Amino acid sequence: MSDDEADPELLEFLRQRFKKTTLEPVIPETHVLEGAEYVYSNSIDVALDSQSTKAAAAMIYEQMQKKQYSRKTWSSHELHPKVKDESTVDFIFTMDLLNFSFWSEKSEDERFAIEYKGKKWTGYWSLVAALQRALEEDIPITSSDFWQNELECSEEMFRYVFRGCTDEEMPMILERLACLREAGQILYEKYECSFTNCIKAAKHSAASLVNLLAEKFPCFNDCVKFENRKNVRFLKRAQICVADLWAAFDGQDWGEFDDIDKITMFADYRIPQLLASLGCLWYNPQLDHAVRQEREIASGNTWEIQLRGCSIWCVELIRREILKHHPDAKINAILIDFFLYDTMKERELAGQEQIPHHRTRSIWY
Ligand SMILES: Nc1nc2c(c(CN[C@H]3C=C[C@H](O)[C@@H]3O)cn2[C@@H]2O[C@H](COP(=O)(O)O)[C@@H](O)[C@H]2O)c(=O)[nH]1
Repeated sequence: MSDDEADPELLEFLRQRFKKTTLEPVIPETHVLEGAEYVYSNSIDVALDSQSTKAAAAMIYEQMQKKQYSRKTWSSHELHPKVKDESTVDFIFTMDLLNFSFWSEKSEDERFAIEYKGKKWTGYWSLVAALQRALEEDIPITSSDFWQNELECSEEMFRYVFRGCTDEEMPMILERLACLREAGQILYEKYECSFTNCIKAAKHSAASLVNLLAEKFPCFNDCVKFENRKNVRFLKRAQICVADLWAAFDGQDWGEFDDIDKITMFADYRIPQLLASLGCLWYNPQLDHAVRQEREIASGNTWEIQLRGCSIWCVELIRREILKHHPDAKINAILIDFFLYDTMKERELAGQEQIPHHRTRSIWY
C-alpha cells in the first residue's frame, strides 16, 4: 500500500510512536488537506476542470490585488468586532460555535432575517447581527457562564436573542443552544471557563488549535467516512474559528499563529456554489439535477462529501497556481476562501446565482 493510501490515523500513530524515540518536536498537522485530496482522487460524481481552475486563479489574484484584499478586510465588515481584546476572542468563539446552516426553503422575503442598524441581515450576517444586538441589550451571549445557566440562558431567552423580523425562526435554533451548552461545560471543566486558555494551550500553532477544538469539543469534530477511509476530516468550523482569530487580530496577539498557512478552505455550501459557477467544479448529471432542483442532500451522503472534499482541493490548486505565477504574493487558502465567500455574497446580492448552492442541513457548516 503506497504512503498516500495508508490511513492517516495509522501514519500519525507511527509518526508519534517513532518520533517519541527521537528528540525532534512533533509537528502538528490537521490532515484536512490529505483527506480532501483522497476524496478528490476517489470522486466519481464531482470533478475539477483544470482550465477553469487556472482561469479562476488568475481572476482571483487580479481581483484581490485590485481590491487590496488582505486579512485586514475582515475587520472592515460593518458587523465584525473591531476591538482587539478578549471580548473579540469570546465573540469569535461564540460566532463559530453557531456558524452553520443558515439556508432557508422560504422566499427571500419570508426567510429568517434580523433587522439591525437599519438593515435586514440574512444568512451568516443574521448570526453576527444577533450577537451584536444581544451585547447591546446587555445580554452576555458570548459568556460561557451564561450558556451554562439554564435559568438565565433559557430556551426562551435564546429564542429572544435570535428573534427575527419574519415568521421563520433561525434554522436549527435548539441545536445551536446545545452547541453553546456543550462548549460552556467543556470550558468550565478543562479551560477555566475561557477560550483564551485553549488558544494559549495551542502555543501559536493553528493546527494545534484546530486539533484541540476537534478533539475536546464534539460539535467542532466535523469528519466523515468515505470509501476506505473512516476519518476524513473537514473541520470547517474549527478551521474558520482559527482563521477569524488570525484575521480579527491581524496576525498578532490572540491571532498570532506560526503555521497559519496549514489552514485550508472552509468546506461550507457557498464556496462550492461559486466554484461550480466558475466552471471549476463539475457535477455528474444526477447531482447537477439535484442541486438545481434544490433537493436536500443528507449529511454524510457521498455527493455531499465529494462536493466538500473537491472544493477544498480545488482551492488548494488555485492557491498553488497563484503562487506559481506570483511567488511573493501574500496569499493563503484562508484569504482565497474569504474572498470567494464575499464574492459569492456580492453575486447573490446582484441576483447572479446561476447555480444554487447544495442543501444539506447539519451543524458542521
Ligand atoms: N467557506 C466560508 N464559509 C463561510 C464564510 C462565512 C463568513 N466569513 C466572514 C469572514 C471573512 C469573510 O470575509 C466573511 O466576511 C460564512 N460561511 C459559511 O457560509 C454559509 C453561510 O452562507 P449564507 O447563508 O449565504 O450567509 C455557512 O455555511 C457559513 O458557515 C467564509 O468566509 N468562508
